Amino acid sequence: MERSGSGRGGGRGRGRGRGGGRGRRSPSTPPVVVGKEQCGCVRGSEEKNRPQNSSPDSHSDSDSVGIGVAKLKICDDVDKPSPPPPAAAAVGEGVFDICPRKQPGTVVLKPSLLVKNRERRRSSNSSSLLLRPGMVLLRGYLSLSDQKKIVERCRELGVGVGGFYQPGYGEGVEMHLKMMCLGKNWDPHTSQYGEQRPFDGAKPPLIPPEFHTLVSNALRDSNALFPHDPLPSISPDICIVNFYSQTGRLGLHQDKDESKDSLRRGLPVVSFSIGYSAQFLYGDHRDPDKAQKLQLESGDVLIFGGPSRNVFHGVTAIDTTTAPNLLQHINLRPGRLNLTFRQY
Ligand SMILES: O=C(O)CCC(=O)C(=O)O
Ligand SMILES: [Fe+2]
Repeated sequence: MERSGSGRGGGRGRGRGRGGGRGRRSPSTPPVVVGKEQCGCVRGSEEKNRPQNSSPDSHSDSDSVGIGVAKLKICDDVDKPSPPPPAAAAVGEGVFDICPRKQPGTVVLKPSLLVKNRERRRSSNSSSLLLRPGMVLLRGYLSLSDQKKIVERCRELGVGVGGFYQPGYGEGVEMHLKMMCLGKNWDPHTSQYGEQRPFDGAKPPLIPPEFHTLVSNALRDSNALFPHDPLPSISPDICIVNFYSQTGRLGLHQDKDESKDSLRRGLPVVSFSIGYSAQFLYGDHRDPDKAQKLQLESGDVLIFGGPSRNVFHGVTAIDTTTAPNLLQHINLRPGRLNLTFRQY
């Protein structure tokens, strides 16, 4: 059990793991850039988008649907009607729909030229960076169509058995995000993996085959870009899907609840970002003041393995000014979807 340690469990919810400080870029470890944008990954040290008045542990997300608080939302997909989510409701849990029904009379504004250009830039796979040995950012790697498919799949799985719920560490301390596990279940109370969720006995859905393909392609392409720092490939049996609302965040932590063998071999974690951008911190210490800062945007794939497998990382804030146009088409609620793939 790692609740007071530096693993995912200990760092994610408790005050001392909170990633809220100022990120600093160490001048001695400049990232290697491949592509057009030479300095696109680190956005300076100011934290203009972090809600300054937010107290880390004082509230949970306003649109939370707590366990046992059944609040049914049915997705209204733009192209085709989605089936209602009866399965999770049937076992008496709350349902968190990442694509809730649009309110009648909702006007969808046409994206401005600025937004269109930003998305075109992102989807043109413009730059990739070796942030540090073993840590690669594939900027804009996921196409808009892939992002849309991922959201739709997560929506579908998220409203069913084993879908999204409000995780907590016990004693009323909630994480500032909604979570769903695919493959194995990660239990924030014990920081351990298992086959079922202890609180409702649900078995997590399987990782969809198309997600496996995206992960192996990303690792292959990353190794092709940075052949001097190759990372081992993985057969992911865990995918933790987080949904951050606009006030969501995640304290600095290490992902170290996977098997000793997986950690020893430095098997990489592969992370997909979709939706609003996130202020992401990473570094060798749990201290946010010593961490480096990165803006993770919709379509980005971040990989950390090998010598960076134990890197501390976390999300200090969601940048609410960065809603991609994509969200309007698939009706993703305001916020950010993150998927991290691991091999136990
Ligand atoms: O949201 C992110 O980018 C990071 C998520 C993460 O670190 C985790 O789920 O362990
Ligand atoms: Fe993590």
